[in-house]
Amino acid sequence: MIGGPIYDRVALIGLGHIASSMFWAMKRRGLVGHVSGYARSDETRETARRIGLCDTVCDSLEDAVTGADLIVLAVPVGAMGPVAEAIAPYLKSGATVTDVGSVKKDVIAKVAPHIPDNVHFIPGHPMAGTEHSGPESGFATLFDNRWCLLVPLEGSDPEALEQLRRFWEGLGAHVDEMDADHHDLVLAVVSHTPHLIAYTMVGVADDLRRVTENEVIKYSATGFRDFTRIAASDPTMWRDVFLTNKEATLEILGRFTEELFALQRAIRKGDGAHLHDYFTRTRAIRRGIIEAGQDTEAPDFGRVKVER
Ligand SMILES: NC(=O)c1ccc[n+]([C@@H]2O[C@H](COP(=O)([O-])OP(=O)(O)OC[C@H]3O[C@@H](n4cnc5c(N)ncnc54)[C@H](O)[C@@H]3O)[C@@H](O)[C@H]2O)c1
Ligand SMILES: O=C(O)C(=O)C[C@]1(C(=O)O)C=C[C@@H](O)C=C1
Repeated sequence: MIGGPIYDRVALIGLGHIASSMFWAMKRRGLVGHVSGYARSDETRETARRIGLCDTVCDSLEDAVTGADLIVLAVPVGAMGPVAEAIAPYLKSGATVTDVGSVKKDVIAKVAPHIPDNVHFIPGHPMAGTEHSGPESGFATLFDNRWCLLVPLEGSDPEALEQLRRFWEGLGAHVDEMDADHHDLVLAVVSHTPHLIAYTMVGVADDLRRVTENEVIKYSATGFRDFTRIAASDPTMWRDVFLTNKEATLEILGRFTEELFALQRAIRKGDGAHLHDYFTRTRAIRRGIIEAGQDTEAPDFGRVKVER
């Protein structure tokens, strides 16, 4: 790494999908010096040692965070507060604590009170992941060309913020800043409510399995397959997301239900114009995303422009 590592010592707390992806991405670019890791269960720590995840796998939070310049909380949102409380006595003066939680307001409320005055706390959220979880599910390219949102608090140290920004850019991400309220509302629209809808749709299909026999499995290599992928996501992570981003998710779910009822009424009344107008509007949104170059993985990427 030209100019030396961005942080000398990094501690990863929780060795699951995001932490393991961060580790491999850090190592790919020689971004940091030493990486220590802590996981709650013996099984996860054993797996981490077996696959070479982290330079040192520690059996205690104290060992993992002592001397670390950057501490990354990569546990489910509901566990962030207790973990912050447990590591607080061992944090080095001048260190930065960050997190990768999918919800920001609740994490800030639960973590910030435990962070000593001589330690920086800069919340974050990489907008990348898959339906997989655990230490063996991570991969180095997860953050490439994806967004990472940083949520600095009032009075956050500009140098610590800049260092964290360079770290995420080194992991392959584009970095934006946002305040916590806005973050949680945006995420309720683009991630949390869609997950709930996918969980519901797969649940409905499962309830009807006696009617459909095994056709759900047999014919799901279509749009429904994407719902089943999302609905396979980690139950603990998503339980915590909905319990902690309650307000924004309920707001978006309310709007979603109103739209759904309007479409339901249009179907019942045979109002084809309503359906056609609605679907035309949503198709334009999808095309806008592709034209703006925001979804380079889309199978039809680049084709929309040619068609016109
Ligand atoms: N998976 C995604 O798509 C994704 C994307 C962006 C952000 N996130 C966020 O990242 C965080 C981690 O998610 P993940 O996908 O890596 O989950 P994961 O299930 O793969 O890993 C979480 C790890 O935290 C550990 N853990 C759970 N409770 C703990 C506790 N009380 N103390 C210590 N360790 C504990 C688990 O054992 C596991 O090793 C979550 O806050 C999630 O909201 C996830
Ligand atoms: O692609 C997926 O499987 C994801 O669910 C990733 C996803 C998302 O909704 O986009 C999930 C939760 C996060 O906090 C960020 C990213």
